[in-house]
Amino acid sequence: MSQGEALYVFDTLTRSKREFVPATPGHVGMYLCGPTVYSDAHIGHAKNQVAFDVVRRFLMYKGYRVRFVSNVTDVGHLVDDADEGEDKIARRAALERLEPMEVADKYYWRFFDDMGRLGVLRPDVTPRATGHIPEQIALIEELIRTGHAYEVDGNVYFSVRSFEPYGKLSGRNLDELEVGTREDVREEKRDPRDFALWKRAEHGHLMRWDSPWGVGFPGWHIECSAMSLKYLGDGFDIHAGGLDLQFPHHEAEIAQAEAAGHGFARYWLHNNMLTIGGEKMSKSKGNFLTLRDLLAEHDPMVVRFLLVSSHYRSVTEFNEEAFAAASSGYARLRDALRELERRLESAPPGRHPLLEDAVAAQTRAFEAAMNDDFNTPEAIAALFNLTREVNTALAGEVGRETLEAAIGAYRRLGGGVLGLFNEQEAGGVNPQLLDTLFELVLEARQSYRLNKQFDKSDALRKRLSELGVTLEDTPQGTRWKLS
Ligand SMILES: Nc1ncnc2c1ncn2[C@@H]1O[C@H](COP(=O)(O)OP(=O)(O)OP(=O)(O)O)[C@@H](O)[C@H]1O
Ligand SMILES: [Zn+2]
Repeated sequence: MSQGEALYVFDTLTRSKREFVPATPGHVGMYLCGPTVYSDAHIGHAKNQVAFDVVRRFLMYKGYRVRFVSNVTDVGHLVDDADEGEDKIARRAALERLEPMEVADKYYWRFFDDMGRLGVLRPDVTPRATGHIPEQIALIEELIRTGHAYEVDGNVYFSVRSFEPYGKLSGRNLDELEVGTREDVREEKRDPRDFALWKRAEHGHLMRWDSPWGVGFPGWHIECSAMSLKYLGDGFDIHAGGLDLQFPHHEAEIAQAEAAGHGFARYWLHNNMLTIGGEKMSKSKGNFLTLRDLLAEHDPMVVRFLLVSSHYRSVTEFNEEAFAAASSGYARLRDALRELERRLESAPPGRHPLLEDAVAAQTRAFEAAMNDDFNTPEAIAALFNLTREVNTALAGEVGRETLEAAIGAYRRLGGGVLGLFNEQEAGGVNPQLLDTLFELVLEARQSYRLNKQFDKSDALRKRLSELGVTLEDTPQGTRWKLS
């Protein structure tokens, strides 16, 4: 099957837009660094998840068979992101008086539930670090055997000096790299820039496994090299993650895999950050809003629309205005789609050439935007252009075939690719059910009016208006609208 027009992606490794050509025609292997599951996801995590969900969905739209692997870190991610400090999960376990694995499981499910409400597809494989200790040990052994790692007193370090390309992803030169580790560790490492592959478990450390170097636990970076290679094979196509992970995490992933003789990712995709007041939203900084809290009050599809309205490589500033703009922008598209679907119920057969031309032209514009490094703002602009044409056409009569073509475009592009219009999966109410329920309400109002019970019909209208629903009497009958 052909994948249509060429797709260009911005590859961080070469700092250029490159034509995307998968290693195996028709198939794509993609790995995304997933969450460390020690607390609820915030909207920054959602930007990351939605960005690569859209990438995955567009690849599927183009006809690729995609294997999407995204890990869950449940051990080894230490508080200061380097080789020091407590394990994030263990610290939380002590705080919540839970077993570390209870913490991991709790936030694991909550993470995927939250993302599911945003319409993010589940990974095909979700490997957990604690479930892949033997694979990580095997990779560390390969690195020791090939002279790229060394053990000191139960700790194993990667020797960055032994891997000449170290720094190629982040464009850092080894000599410029900051040397800022604690005294005792510095003495143990041959080079202060070396990073831990395996750490000795000190007394009281809850998460511990036997290894050739004694009882300990893996460093944070090694899981992603071991698990991506296991499920996607050497030289897999796409590695994705947040820009904040480029260094040291992704640099380390490349070093661990390539130094052991494995081909690693062929394209590197990084999303930029979601900010609040100009600063990266982050658990560590405490300036975050959990997705759970946000979704308790807002339509998940509006949140998703807000996230896809900016390019994945752009910063997304989260504030009231952005939210209000997303809310009205999304409503414009959704209302047009609803109206098309409503009209389809009673439309006569027939075509509307002008609208069909617009559907074709805006589909091409949408695809061209997405083929240019997943330019979602441009793709959404194409949907707005389509919506303008739809609204103009709907002022007159539009035949069934054309309505179906237009609905198909919204569903395939906005729905299938951008993941919008998915009220049901997103945890909202099925719009068809809502329509039927409203028919019942409107029938009740109609019968009040026929029986001259105007106080009751007025009270009903008032109650609806308090719920944000306005009624409109049109020549086709009474319609409802969410304000
Ligand atoms: N503000 C943000 N905007 C976009 N992506 C983000 C943001 N914060 C985290 N991410 C991405 O989410 C993914 C999972 O992050 P991870 O669980 O490692 O975060 P964390 O270190 O626990 O939290 P934080 O960075 O908030 O302190 C990573 O790919 C990361 O780049
Ligand atoms: Zn990773």
